[in-house]
Amino acid sequence: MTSLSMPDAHTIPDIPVFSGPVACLTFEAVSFAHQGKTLFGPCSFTLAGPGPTLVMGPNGAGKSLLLRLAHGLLSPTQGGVSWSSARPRQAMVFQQPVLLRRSALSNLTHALAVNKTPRKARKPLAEKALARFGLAACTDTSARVLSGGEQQRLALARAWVLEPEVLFLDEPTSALDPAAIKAVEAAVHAFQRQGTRVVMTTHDVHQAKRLAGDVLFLAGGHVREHTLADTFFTAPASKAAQAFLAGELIE
Ligand SMILES: Nc1ncnc2c1ncn2[C@@H]1O[C@H](COP(=O)(O)OP(=O)(O)OP(=O)(O)O)[C@@H](O)[C@H]1O
Repeated sequence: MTSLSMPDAHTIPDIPVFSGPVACLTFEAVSFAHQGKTLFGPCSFTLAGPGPTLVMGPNGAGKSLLLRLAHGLLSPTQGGVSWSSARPRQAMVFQQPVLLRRSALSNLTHALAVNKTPRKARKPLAEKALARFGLAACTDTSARVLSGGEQQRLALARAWVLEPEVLFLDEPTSALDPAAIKAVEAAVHAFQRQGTRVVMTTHDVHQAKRLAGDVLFLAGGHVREHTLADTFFTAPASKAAQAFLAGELIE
């Protein structure tokens, strides 16, 4: 499958810069335990800035748990997750995209049908999203035979048509080559630009530097610091983050 290029979000003229409020997320003393063992928290923080928020930390730090708790896939054992407005529209994209055994177009029209979008509007919206994500040539191709990078773009296009107010991305680029990573990062910028709150995990410090507005740094199931990206990368406050950024092996 040929690799298709995606227009850089910064050069797409029809995405207006969003200036309204972005959905604000609060964790209030949230903890999550499984079989009597606390795996996450207790943690309290608020995501109120423009983001994107990059969630970083070593393996097993609790990054995916944080995303799943925020998205409502897991319920806190204690504490509460709340939003500034009534529960906002949310989407989540995983490291391995979960796609239907259908054409690329049908993956999007199905999502729109579930979303109760009027039937007539579904195909035009889906085609527009496929074009935006550089997948127009794959419209009728089965999602299962697309390359890894194309599948990830399809997952992002599916999120895009649902116009989420919040988008969670769990290591969306860890299995992709540089061109595909660039396309995903352009998509992150595009979501950000249209006012979506983006919360994303990554192991890639360089990627976090390219994307982050703020950083949530986790270690051992706890949020060790939450700071603006510039501060985090130049003067991390916690010893754990200092060691992590220095490339030391921490748990
Ligand atoms: N459903 C579960 N049942 C039991 N333990 C779990 C479950 N989900 C996560 N864990 C444990 O919780 C801890 C945090 O997991 P999590 O997947 O959030 O880490 P992570 O920071 O995303 O790690 P990685 O960078 O390796 O993806 C790990 O020790 C993991 O084994």
